[in-house]
Amino acid sequence: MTAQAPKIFIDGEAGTTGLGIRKRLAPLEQAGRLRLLAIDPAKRKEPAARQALMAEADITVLCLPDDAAREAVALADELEHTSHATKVLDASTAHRTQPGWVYGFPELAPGQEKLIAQARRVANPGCYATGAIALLHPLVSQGLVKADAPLSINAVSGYSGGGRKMMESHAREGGPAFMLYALGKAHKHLPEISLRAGLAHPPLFVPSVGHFPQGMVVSIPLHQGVQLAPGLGGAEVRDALARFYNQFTTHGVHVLDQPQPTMVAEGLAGRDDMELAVHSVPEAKGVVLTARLDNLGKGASGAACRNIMLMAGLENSKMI
Ligand SMILES: NC(=O)C1=CN([C@@H]2O[C@H](COP(=O)(O)OP(=O)(O)OC[C@H]3O[C@@H](n4cnc5c(N)ncnc54)[C@H](OP(=O)(O)O)[C@@H]3O)[C@@H](O)[C@H]2O)C=CC1
Ligand SMILES: CC(=O)N[C@@H](CCC(=O)OP(=O)(O)O)C(=O)O
Repeated sequence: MTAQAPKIFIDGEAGTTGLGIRKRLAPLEQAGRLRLLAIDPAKRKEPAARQALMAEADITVLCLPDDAAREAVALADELEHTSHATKVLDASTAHRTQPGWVYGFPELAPGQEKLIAQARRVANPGCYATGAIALLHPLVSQGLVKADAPLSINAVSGYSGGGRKMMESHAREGGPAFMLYALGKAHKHLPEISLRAGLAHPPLFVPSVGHFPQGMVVSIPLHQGVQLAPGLGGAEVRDALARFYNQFTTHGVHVLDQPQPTMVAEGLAGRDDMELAVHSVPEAKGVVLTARLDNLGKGASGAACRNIMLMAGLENSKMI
């Protein structure tokens, strides 16, 4: 890393996630704390032009579809061990379970921030995975949920989750009010959720998209004696989550004391933090866990900016 303001190149800067990162970093650029390198729009898909900017950058941020992200990493890898080497933060799904990559979820464990700060290759978490892992990982690692328990995860996302194309189609044609998708398919988030939450088997995952731009709720039902040990109720589960996240001094995960029985999916739109809640259902001898976030905030660009700050060695500047 150079002594001057770190230089950041966002490959895919014109897309939904790239624009969100640029917007968040703009005040820091104005303050002279970092420099954003921009590509000639006419060359934004040309490998040579992209690699030339990577060679100038301290950190390259990939906001691309998976295949383009793999191609970009190959371009960055060619620069490794030269004076033009660049750190890489990838917002796509391509490297989230890949050995050699650090998982860019600072609240995964004490020490994760340091790993992110020191890494040359960091994978930014997926939006649904962020909610699911934030709920499950602390409970599995503390033994409240068994790693081999059968799990179902329901989730709804705003349509910006589908990137520029889905946003344009909702803006143009209206789009459905609510739609389940990827039914009967192995969704791309499953390997990431299983690995990072410490699950022995992939969960059943039921994603959906609603006719609202930004926001997300991930919900997971747990039954006593099935996923939860017999006798464990909402209070114990909530305390276990709170205990886990209290380990972190600066973090973007809040465990609610008294959650409301209703939850609007867009409630945290525009924010870069996440709310976790545990809803007791004694009549059914179970609990429902919920994670609420902005799919473009803590689920993408907000999380990416936190990782950029760590990777650039800049102090966390109230982005989360
Ligand atoms: N939207 C979300 O909620 C989240 C997205 N992500 C991830 O972030 C990544 C980007 O997603 P998102 O921003 O939503 O997608 P968008 O479709 O909005 O943006 C992708 C951008 O990449 C550009 N692009 C495509 N191929 C290339 C290439 N070969 N070289 C350079 N640029 C290219 C696209 O240009 P063009 O449109 O002209 O093809 C577009 O500007 C994805 O991998 C996604 O999984 C992560 C978390 C949440
Ligand atoms: C509504 C919608 O289509 N959502 C996308 C997920 C958003 C995304 O790009 O996935 P990551 O968060 O893993 O990057 C999907 O299910 O494929």
